Amino acid sequence: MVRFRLGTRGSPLALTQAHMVRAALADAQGWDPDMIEIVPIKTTGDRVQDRALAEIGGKALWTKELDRALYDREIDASVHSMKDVETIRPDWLHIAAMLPRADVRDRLIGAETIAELRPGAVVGTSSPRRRAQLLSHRPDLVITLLRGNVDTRLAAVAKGEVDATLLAAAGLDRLGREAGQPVPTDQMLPAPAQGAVGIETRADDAAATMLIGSIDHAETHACVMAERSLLAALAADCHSPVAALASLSGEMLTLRAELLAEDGASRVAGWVEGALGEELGARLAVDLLERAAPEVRRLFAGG
Ligand SMILES: NCc1[nH]cc(CCC(=O)O)c1CC(=O)O
Repeated sequence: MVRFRLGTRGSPLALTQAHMVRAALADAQGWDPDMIEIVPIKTTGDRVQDRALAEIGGKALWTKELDRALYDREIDASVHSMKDVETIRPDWLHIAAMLPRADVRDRLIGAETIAELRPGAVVGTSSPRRRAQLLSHRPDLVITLLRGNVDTRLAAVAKGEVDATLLAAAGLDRLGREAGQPVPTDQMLPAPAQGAVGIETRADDAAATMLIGSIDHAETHACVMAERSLLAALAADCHSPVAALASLSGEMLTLRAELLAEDGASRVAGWVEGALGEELGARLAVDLLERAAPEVRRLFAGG
């Protein structure tokens, strides 16, 4: 008998993450995993592969169809890569839990290090953050659009369509792909929420919210919410070259972030520290925007 329906995108990574949520929930509740049904739902983001996400409508393309299914009670919760979830979510939705975070770093496929890429190497990515960070280290690199799921992008390097690409270690690890070399976070600070899987419920569904709450990893949740609060304060969207990473030590949160110009020529970085529950994102946003060059500032806060 099905007791709970988990909605997910249908990509291999999304399905793997949904299975992780199912296993965690079954374990926490002492249920047979068969009591939890995984419901794959195709999103616009999965259908459109030939254009940059930023160009066709942004992160909502990953969630719109799942949100509708949740609203219409076809599913009881939806599983997301938190990195792909818009900063401003409708009030009727609630982020009920996050799984323990995976490796937050990006991995470079096609060379050992960024410094070792050949002069003028072609790097495929559709992420404005990765593009700007790569160009800030190596202005000679040629960045081309590369979308598609993890295996499509690995294949593009293997076939020589591009010299290199960057992929989140989290996705590679969850899919069991050992490709690539991790790039240290002091060289490439990850995207806000990278490596975190979140589960949303309807805010008015107390039963589902409590069930899902039983698998929440509080440290991941606090760090990702701090990173998302920075995005909110910056009014950043998926066009914005922004990186952020929070860490928790006892009750103290540290939030690091960097903003870049689209061509990576200008960059501003900073960090703040404070107690859990403090408005760290807002504080760091003010500091970064104050120090940012005009070409960076105009990309944020409606600038
Ligand atoms: N934007 C696509 C996306 N969304 C989440 C992940 C990987 C898993 C994660 O970061 O949680 C990826 C692929 C990538 O960036 O390599």
